This record gives sequence, C-alpha cells and structure tokens, in this order.
Amino acid sequence: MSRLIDVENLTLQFDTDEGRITAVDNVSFSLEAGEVMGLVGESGSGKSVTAKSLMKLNPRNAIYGPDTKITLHLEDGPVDVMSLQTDAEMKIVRGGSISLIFQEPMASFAPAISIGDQMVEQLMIHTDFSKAQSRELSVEMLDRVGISDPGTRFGQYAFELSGGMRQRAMIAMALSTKPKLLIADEPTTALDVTIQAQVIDLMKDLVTEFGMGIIFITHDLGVIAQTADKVAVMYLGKLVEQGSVRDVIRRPAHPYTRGLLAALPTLDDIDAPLTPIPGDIPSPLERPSGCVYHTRCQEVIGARCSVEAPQFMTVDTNHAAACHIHDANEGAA
Ligand SMILES: Nc1ncnc2c1ncn2[C@@H]1O[C@H](COP(=O)(O)OP(=O)(O)OP(=O)(O)O)[C@@H](O)[C@H]1O
Repeated sequence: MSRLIDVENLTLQFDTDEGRITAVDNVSFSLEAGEVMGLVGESGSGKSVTAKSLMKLNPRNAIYGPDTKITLHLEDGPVDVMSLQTDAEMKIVRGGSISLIFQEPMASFAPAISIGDQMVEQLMIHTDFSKAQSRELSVEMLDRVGISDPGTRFGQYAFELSGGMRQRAMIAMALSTKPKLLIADEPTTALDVTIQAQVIDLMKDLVTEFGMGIIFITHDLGVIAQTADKVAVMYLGKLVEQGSVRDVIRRPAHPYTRGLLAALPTLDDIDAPLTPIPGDIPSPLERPSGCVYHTRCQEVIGARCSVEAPQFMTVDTNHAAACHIHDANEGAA
C-alpha cells in the first residue's frame, strides 16, 4: 500500500458570536491507498469539520492553526492542501482527488436538474471527457452501484428515486471522477438496516476495485466494525485513540472508547441494560482543562487528569491512546 494522505497537527477554530471556539485540536493521522478509516465520536466531536478540512471546505469563519499540515500524495507528487488558494487549485481536492458524500443525498443533488445531467456536469469539470463519454461513464457507474435500468434513472430527478437508490446514485456520482480519497459522512445513517448493509458492502467492493482510501464518519462503532480497517476516536475536537479496528474494539485503551462500546446494544443479551456515557459533551466554548474528557470519565486517576493534557502513547503495535492511565501503568511496571 502507498501513503495517500498525511494530516499533521490539524487545529481548527471558528469565530462565533459567542467567541472563538476550538473545533479540532492538534489532530494527526494518516491513510494509505486502499484503506478504510473510521472516524468516530459523539455529535459535536469535530468529525465533519476534520473531514472537510482535507478539502479546505470549511466556511470563512474557520481559522487553521499555524502548524496544520495536510499532504495529499498524488501520482504527480505531494500536494500541500493548506497552500491551495484559487478555485482552479481547489479543484484538485474538491471533487477531483477527494470526493465527499453526505448523510442526506437530497443535499447533493439539485432538485430541478436530472441526476444524469449533474453527473455529466461534474465529469466535464473534473476530467477531459467529452459530453458523450461523460454520459456513457455516468450510466455505467449507475449500473455499477446496482441501480437497475440505469439509462432511465439517468434522466430522472432525485425526488423520483427511493432513499436507498438516491444514496447509490450519490455514491456513483462521487466515484465517477475516480477520486483517490472518498469521505463518507454518515452515509448510511438515514437508511434502513438492510439497505445500510448493501451500501456498506458496495463501498467495500469499490475500495478494492478502485484502490482508493475511504474516511468513514459515524457515531456508530458497530458500523465501523463492519467497514473499517482502522479507527480514530474523537472527543471534543481531540483524537483520543487510534488503531486497527480489531485492537480498538477488542482492547479499547481510552475510557471514552470503552464508554462508546458499553453504550452499544448486543444481540447476545437483549435484556442487558445499555450504559450510556454519563453527562453531555461540554460546549466547545467551555472546554475542560487538562484531559478534555475528565468531566465525564469513569476512570479518572487523580488531579492530573484535570490539569495536564495527556499525550498520545503507544499501547500496542499501531495502537495509541491519549490517557494518563497508560503513563501511570508504565511507571508502575
Ligand atoms: N461554521 C461553523 N461555525 C462555528 N462553529 C462550527 C462551525 N462548523 C462546526 N462548528 C462547531 O464545531 C464543532 C464540531 O462540529 P462537527 O460538525 O465537526 O461535529 P461532528 O462530530 O461531525 O458532529 P455530528 O455527528 O453532529 O455531525 C461543533 O461544536 C460545531 O458546533
């Protein structure tokens, strides 16, 4: 596998009427081509804004930290995403090498333009294809994502398709430009479980076929277990744990990840009570001092947790967590 993207020290703040908030705090991760990374965390943890940063898609009130560095590795050489300025430069990361799909496909399609015309337009912006070639490829992609009678669907409008079909059409549109990286922001949340499983299978097939990388954003660790190779867990703008899906789910190293897993229902014992993480995620205007999770943590080890921000520590090969517990364990060993 070859390196696809490096995110180093991503820090992102927003100026709001209430003051400046920190939405992402010094986040670093990498992704290889052909790899699926799950980005997980409760609502407001900063998953979406992290993903949008890779395309420099955040609004005008966004302020990136001076040490933020995002490098996209393309065949022609590395692209320094933060230095992209003009619309022409942005095209590299917006719909070109990186595609984004959302939870709500209606938001991706203009209501008064047919699905096919939108697909063709996007291809003509991002590739050298003629209109006829773009049409041919679009119908082929609709077919590829399992839409029956793709020639007819090509001429239809978003409202004429069922929810599952719209989701597939959005995936077809996102993949038609053959992006190197697909960012899927809660793409299956609004779907019923059978269609959700089909869409997940389809995305996995496409990763293998196109060799692209996927960042799959969700609040659901169950979906991550089915889809991803590795996982990064976020809490209040901080990355708190990352590692292979197997390691993180079998041996969660951060109390927050343990909390998320304990909150999942299990079919083995349907009478077992669910244990939600106590309390609410604090407002980003009132970020706790020390470890941002200490106000809700069930495993606080002392005053240190509320004073000192924990560093990322390796707990196993390719598995790291930012929690003082591991420091304390090391000291005891
Ligand atoms: N344009 C903006 N201006 C001000 N604050 C913003 C802006 N966009 C996002 N935020 C804030 O940044 C924080 C992270 O938001 P983000 O949407 O990334 O969370 P998330 O983890 O994706 O949540 P969800 O699962 O609900 O989508 C939140 O506190 C949010 O209110």
